[in-house]
Amino acid sequence: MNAPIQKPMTMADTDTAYPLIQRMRNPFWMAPMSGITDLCYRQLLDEMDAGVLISELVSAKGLVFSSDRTFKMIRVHENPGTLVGIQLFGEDADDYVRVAPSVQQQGADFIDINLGCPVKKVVKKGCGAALMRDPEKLHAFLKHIRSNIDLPLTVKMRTGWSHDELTIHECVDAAKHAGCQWVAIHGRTRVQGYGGLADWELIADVKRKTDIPIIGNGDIRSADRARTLLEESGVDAVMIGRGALRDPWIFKECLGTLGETLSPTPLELLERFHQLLHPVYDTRRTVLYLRKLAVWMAYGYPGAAAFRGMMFQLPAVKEVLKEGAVFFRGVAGLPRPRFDEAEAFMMGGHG
Ligand SMILES: Cc1cc2nc3c(=O)[nH]c(=O)nc-3n(C[C@H](O)[C@H](O)[C@H](O)COP(=O)(O)O)c2cc1C
Repeated sequence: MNAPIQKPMTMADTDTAYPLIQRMRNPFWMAPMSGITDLCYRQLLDEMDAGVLISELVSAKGLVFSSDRTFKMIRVHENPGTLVGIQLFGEDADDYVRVAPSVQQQGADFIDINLGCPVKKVVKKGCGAALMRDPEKLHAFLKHIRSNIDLPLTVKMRTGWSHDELTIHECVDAAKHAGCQWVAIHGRTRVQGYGGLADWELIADVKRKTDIPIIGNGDIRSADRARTLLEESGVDAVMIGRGALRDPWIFKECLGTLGETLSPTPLELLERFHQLLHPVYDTRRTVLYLRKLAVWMAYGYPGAAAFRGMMFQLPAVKEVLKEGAVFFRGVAGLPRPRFDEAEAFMMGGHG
């Protein structure tokens, strides 16, 4: 890659070169999650003060072929309180260029490219984490997209293909010189999948060696850990995925705005989620998404396993809300469940 020789950047240069990050609401972001961070969940998390919101991964090819289902995935809710990005994946740079105007028309603030997906079906086509194996090719790929779209471009990647192929420094450089606005790093390799722990030392090292904004991600399960990692690693923001599913209050707690009791309550959150889902999905999907949220929020409370078993038998919204009310009223006085970062929970995903 022909990186231009540069003089060291001052703080003012950095602000001019990376204006998008200046517009984040706060540095505690929701991570993109397929099947989860859809239009409705993003709005819910917007109301829970997540710093930046990113869609689940969406196929650029699917958008080119105008699949109705894929198009629905790029909708943006009205009057978002912060930046909303649409995450795309695909091996053909021209597909991104073709679909960028549609993404922009929906009201997205940026396009994020998934360079972290470890799933076989995705990497086999040369997308996701496979793009990290050749930083020069990655640079050309990103540069082509960057030069041909109007929306700001960001990327989310892993630390490399494997421990023997830790290409993160080169890939961050490629993203920087291609004109990306930030790089989010899930601190694991593709080969690692979701095993072991995210390497925050490496994320901190990347941050020290570059001036492009770096977002750290991996294994954050508590507000304390989020704040500590933000400070100690020096990253510009942290991204929380699985931890926020069981604890949607984590963003407010990170910001110091959560009081002694959970506000909104789990039941209020469930009801609000229903309000958001109802106009968007059919009953089957609405019930599915509601049950998932109920079960995540119940995790760690006594009786959660039985509640989960029961929830997945319930066919109707009314019953899900009614049983949710019974469960969450029953545990309302109990201490909030806490989780540690090594605990296995949802050990698979697209990034
Ligand atoms: C169910 C699931 C779906 C995911 N889908 C995506 C996705 O669509 N795009 C992406 O970049 N990362 C995806 N990821 C990865 C997360 O964004 C995040 O990088 C990873 O879960 C590590 O962060 P965490 O420990 O805070 O969950 C997914 C993860 C899970 C568990």
